[in-house]
Amino acid sequence: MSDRVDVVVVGLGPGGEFAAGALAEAGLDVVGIEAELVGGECPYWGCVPSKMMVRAGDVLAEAARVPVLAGEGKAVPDWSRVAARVRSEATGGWDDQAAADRLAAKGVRLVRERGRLAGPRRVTVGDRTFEAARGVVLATGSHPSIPPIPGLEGTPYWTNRDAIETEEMPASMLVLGGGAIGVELAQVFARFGCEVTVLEGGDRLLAREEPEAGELAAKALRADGVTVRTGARAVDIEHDGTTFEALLEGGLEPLRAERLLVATGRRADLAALAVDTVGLDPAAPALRTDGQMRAADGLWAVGDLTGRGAFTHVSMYQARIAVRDVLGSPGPDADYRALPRVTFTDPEIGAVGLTERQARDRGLRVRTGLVPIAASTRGMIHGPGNEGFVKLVEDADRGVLVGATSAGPVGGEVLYGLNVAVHTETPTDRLKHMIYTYPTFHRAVEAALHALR
Ligand SMILES: Cc1cc2nc3c(=O)[nH]c(=O)nc-3n(C[C@H](O)[C@H](O)[C@H](O)COP(=O)(O)OP(=O)(O)OC[C@H]3O[C@@H](n4cnc5c(N)ncnc54)[C@H](O)[C@@H]3O)c2cc1C
Ligand SMILES: NC(=O)c1ccc[n+]([C@@H]2O[C@H](COP(=O)([O-])OP(=O)(O)OC[C@H]3O[C@@H](n4cnc5c(N)ncnc54)[C@H](O)[C@@H]3O)[C@@H](O)[C@H]2O)c1
Repeated sequence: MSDRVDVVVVGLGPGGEFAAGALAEAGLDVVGIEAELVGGECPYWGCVPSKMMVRAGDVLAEAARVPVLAGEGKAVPDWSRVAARVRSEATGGWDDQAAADRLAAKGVRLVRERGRLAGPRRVTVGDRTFEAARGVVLATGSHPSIPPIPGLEGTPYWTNRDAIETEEMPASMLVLGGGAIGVELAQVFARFGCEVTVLEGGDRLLAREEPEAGELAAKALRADGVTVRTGARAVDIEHDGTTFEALLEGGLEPLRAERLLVATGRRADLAALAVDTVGLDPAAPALRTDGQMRAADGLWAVGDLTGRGAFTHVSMYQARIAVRDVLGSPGPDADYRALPRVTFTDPEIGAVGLTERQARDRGLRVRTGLVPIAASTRGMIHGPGNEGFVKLVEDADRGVLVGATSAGPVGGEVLYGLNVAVHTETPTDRLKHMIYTYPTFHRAVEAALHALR
């Protein structure tokens, strides 16, 4: 393999895999460097298997609604079915051969090693150095951020990887962190009979979202039997060989559980990439880029390590821009005004753009409209499981939506129209005079538009 190439892509998660494939298909000589599995966190320990687990938990919850809606019915949870599906259908036994072959078919030359920068347009892998005439794309993602709680290090705590790979449903689990990973997995595990406690240091779950979203998530988790403790921090963790014990701030009753899942955020490791060799700060929390995803001359960065939202869709969106820029075609800058995200709890919590607080903090004159799903015709028809709401955040001076939340059954799908509205800045007056299908969940958007105050 020649050490002089057009482009080196370091990290082949969703962003890197897309960028490497697209650049090779455009005719460039591309080397892709991957330390673990081609595809990254999302298909093996993230989005895909976790959503397969969520789907299984949702089916159980729906079965529990049968007696109210449709007669008799009883589902008996069996985790082995879920674990088998995660192993065979989601991850292929954590084997990336199919993904590697797909990349090779596009012309990418795969190097299975850990890479790091060695100056402008140079990447070192073991004792080899690649020189990239066009440049380097960094797409090395993020890894779990483990809090410095005394006693935690050295215990067999779980991260998302262990939770996704587990073949056994633990009897009890303590979840540190009430963000997206914490709430999604807490609900799934609880629905499969695990006694779950979520310990969130902040004053609510899903802190990045509207307060109403955090309240809804807490209510939903509690309805599934999860103990939710907000404003609670562990000050010491012990493990005696079988059980974890967490001592809490304020001398509260210690918590015990068979498993401890640490879900307290993720971080990028810029020092390991030797970004200092191109004049960038290795201690920075994220690699800042311009709108064309350029981090330095001949260096592009995409995905979690850019700190613009740890989501697969962000990584792939940025990768598309970087590919275009590497190929020298002009195009618009990355635009995060309408960044969508969905927390796949039941009910699903979709959101786009700014929360009300963020909009007010930017000095906007804000109007909001909030409508509960249960009060809508479709919510009434749906019956049990109809919790949720649509909340709109309007920049009142410009008469456009700058943010929205759609929580409820299929809240993530209802989000689509709101995503378009925020992205295109369609005037709320025009949105009000649109025809909304009856009786859908998204008709709550029309009601929320009329409720804007
Ligand atoms: C449990 C869980 C559930 C999630 N659910 C969702 C969801 O539903 N929707 C969503 O949008 N997002 C979800 N995410 C987030 C999503 O997985 C990430 O945002 C996405 O994977 C980031 O993609 P990326 O391209 O930045 O790289 P990553 O997927 O992080 O992959 C980076 C790759 O780079 C490799 N690498 C790192 N350093 C080096 C190096 N020095 N040399 C060579 N290779 C290296 C790694 O081995 C890895 O394969 C979830 C995450 C988790 C943990
Ligand atoms: N559905 C999705 O799209 C999805 C699902 C899972 C993960 N993700 C992505 O992965 C990222 C990481 O997820 P995450 O849930 O680990 O992080 P997060 O940043 O979303 O949430 C972490 C939570 O842990 C809390 N915390 C931090 N230290 C703590 C401590 N010592 N004790 C108690 N609580 C503590 C924080 O206050 C925060 O609420 C998310 O930000 C998201 O972008 C997305």
